[in-house]
Amino acid sequence: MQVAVPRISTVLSQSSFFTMGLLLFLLPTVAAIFTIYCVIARIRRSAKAKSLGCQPAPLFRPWDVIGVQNFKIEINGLKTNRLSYAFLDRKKEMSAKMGRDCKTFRIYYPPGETWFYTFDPKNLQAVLATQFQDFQQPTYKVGALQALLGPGIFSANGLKWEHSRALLKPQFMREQIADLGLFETHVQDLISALPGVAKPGDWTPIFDLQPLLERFTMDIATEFLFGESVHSQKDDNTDTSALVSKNEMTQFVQAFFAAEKTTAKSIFYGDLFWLAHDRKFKGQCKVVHEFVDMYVHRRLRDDGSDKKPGVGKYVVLDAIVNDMKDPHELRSQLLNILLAGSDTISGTLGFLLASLAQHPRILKKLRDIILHDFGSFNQPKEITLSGLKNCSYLQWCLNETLRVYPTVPVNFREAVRDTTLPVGGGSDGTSKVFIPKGHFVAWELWTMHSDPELWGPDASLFIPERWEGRKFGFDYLPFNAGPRICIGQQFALAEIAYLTVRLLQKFDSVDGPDLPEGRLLCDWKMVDKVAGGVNIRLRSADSRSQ
Ligand code: HEM
Repeated sequence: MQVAVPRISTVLSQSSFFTMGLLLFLLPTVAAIFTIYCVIARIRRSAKAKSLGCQPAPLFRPWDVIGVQNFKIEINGLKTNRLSYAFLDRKKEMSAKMGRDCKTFRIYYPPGETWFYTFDPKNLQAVLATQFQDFQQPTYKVGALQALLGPGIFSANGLKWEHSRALLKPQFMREQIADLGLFETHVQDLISALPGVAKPGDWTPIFDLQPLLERFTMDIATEFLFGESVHSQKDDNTDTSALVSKNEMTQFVQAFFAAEKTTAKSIFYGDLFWLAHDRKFKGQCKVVHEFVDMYVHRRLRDDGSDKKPGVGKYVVLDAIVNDMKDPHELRSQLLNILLAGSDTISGTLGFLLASLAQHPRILKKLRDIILHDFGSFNQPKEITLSGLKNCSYLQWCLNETLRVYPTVPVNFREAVRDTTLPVGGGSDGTSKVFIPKGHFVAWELWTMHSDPELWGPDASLFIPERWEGRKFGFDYLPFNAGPRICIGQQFALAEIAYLTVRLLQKFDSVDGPDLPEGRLLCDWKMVDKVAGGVNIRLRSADSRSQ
């Protein structure tokens, strides 16, 4: 008996026909359902916005419907180190279009998202402080950060963040950061690492100070966090009691800097952040994790024996080990702080020294005050935390650096529920703006800190004297504000002020013939740095004033 077996090609062609038919039916159906869903969501949002008394914020280039051009502007800005100018130009374009100073507007981004940009202190006060519960760190940013850092204060929301914050905030109180002795060894290492440190009256060659500043801040941060510095400023490590070899330290520093760069890039990819986390990156994270784990495991092993918090120098790991024993959690907390607290300081120091090189009058005034308050390099008066804080002109120079060159220039938050911003809606910009759940509110400080309405007609110039009698408000946010304000602010300002004092005691002139005139361009990574490097030379003070 013969059984009729259909030929395989016939079966396949019948099934492809069926699949094709199914697709032809499903695709338009899904598209239609999605469109109906969007329309209903839009109607609901409009109704809710109206009931809350909101008006739409103006829209930047409405014709760029899926935001491709907007995205291109930013990529181009990144490539040319003019991203901050791109934000400033957008605000100018919107102000010209609206016929008023337009501090809040919407922008489309691919694949069709709407973001809200605001440069208005009233809105930032709401996002960061008064309506803090309505906003969180964007989920994808948290995901992008966690590969390197693990969940910790910087890279978490909700209870995890609250727990980390409660644990870490006490580590940055006045008593913990008052020991400026931590900085001095590393200042000496920095001065030794300068090229051709000259005799009194001689100049160093022109060199890029930025990489040296990065190693300086890394050495301090690791000592403060782990109890042992990686001494990245030195070619060899003379400390024979160190837990790890010089080679391991160097590998760690290189892996950390490289992984930090990839992490910054991955944040730019948005929800697709994981695409940037390639094999090389994972290898770097492994090196970093294993390195920190050595300190954590040693501390857990030695718990209760030789070292106690508060005895000898202050070490964050020693202090937090009392409240947590999980090695992964300890590692995450330490890495979160290391990331938040090393490059931010080196970037700011770079902008400060480059600005002093551009402004000899300010440099001379600052140096005279430093010599008066703190003595000379070889015969210094005691440098204390309160001495640094009370040196007004020094503080004004730091404030002005962070105003003109905020090292964390862009920030954003995701709305966790439907909410509003207090101003920016309607043609005159005075109405509330509706922010639907899941949407992003972003701000860029370079632009807000240059606003003539907030800072006067000379807002783009570096003038420390403008700080005389001026108080901090929501128009100045280099450290953010509200419950998630930077916990390392005082530590950072102390470290920057200390190094500035010691360098200006040692050198009486800072010259940057290769630096551009006017406002410096910024190289955007995780934090801003001077584009092209801090190319300066220093003149060693004569022996009487050293
Ligand atoms: C000039 C130096 C610094 C600047 C400009 C700076 C700026 C900032 C900014 C803008 C934020 C908010 C980030 C956000 O909300 O997304 C932040 C958060 C943070 N900073 Fe800093 N920072 C500096 C130095 C430091 C230092 C030295 C440390 C610690 C050693 C540190 C630790 C932190 C931590 C842990 C957070 C997260 C706080 C939280 O989310 O609760 N920062 N910093």
